[in-house]
Amino acid sequence: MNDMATPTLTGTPPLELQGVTFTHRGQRLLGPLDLRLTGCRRTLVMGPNGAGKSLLMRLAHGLLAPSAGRVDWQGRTPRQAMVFQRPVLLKRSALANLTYALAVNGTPRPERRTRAREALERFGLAALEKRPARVLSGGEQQRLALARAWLLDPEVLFLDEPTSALDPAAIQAVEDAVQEFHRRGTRILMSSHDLHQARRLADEVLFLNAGRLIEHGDAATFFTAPASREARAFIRGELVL
Ligand SMILES: Nc1ncnc2c1ncn2[C@@H]1O[C@H](COP(=O)(O)OP(=O)(O)OP(=O)(O)O)[C@@H](O)[C@H]1O
Repeated sequence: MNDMATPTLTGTPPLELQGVTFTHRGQRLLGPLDLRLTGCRRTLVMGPNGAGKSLLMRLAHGLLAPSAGRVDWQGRTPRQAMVFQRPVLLKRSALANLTYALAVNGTPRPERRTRAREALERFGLAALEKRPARVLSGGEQQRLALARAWLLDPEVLFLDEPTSALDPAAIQAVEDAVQEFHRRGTRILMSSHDLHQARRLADEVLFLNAGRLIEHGDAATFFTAPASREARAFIRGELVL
């Protein structure tokens, strides 16, 4: 399942959610939820459509504010990046998308092109550097989003269903990239519908259903002996109601 040892030493601060809920127009969509993530593990967020996976990721990353409860990085807020199902790219060339991200994060101008080109090379995009980012294929756009995240050297990387619109070769490229981030010591929090993908990547699983965190545990245990009826049904591929 996981052929790579998980690095255990990390300076990345723990992420703690305490009593987090997200309510919209009087309807509670998520929580209350308590959660603590440490180390630089690969945590897969799983659950059926509408379970609250995206909400959880957005709350943890700070894109949404909880309606109640606290999202707390204990110690300091780490460098973070997020990769979405549909990459958000500027109407510029692939290279310019990366040099822009470096400019925003304060990289001195003389270094930007060199570093951006290294990242394009790493993600197999070197030949496409002049191409407008928005005409790249879905898989290429996702690799560009990953290259941009790579340049920001995140301590925590959020990926929200990054492969759900991709073909198998592009999925493989994204999974390889996730593993590279992991080897670099980045904590990964990634949502996915795909059980096979979760088996390939996960150290631990968060299983959500109807806005509730039903299970949080080691991937091996989750896949072989899930504790809840909902997770058992999900793993068997049944409809979870
Ligand atoms: N910003 C928002 N405002 C209001 N409702 C929202 C918001 N974001 C999500 N929702 C609703 O909250 C519920 C959970 O949504 P979420 O996108 O987190 O589910 P998900 O588990 O990621 O689902 P999927 O697998 O379909 O992507 C859904 O019913 C959705 O319509």
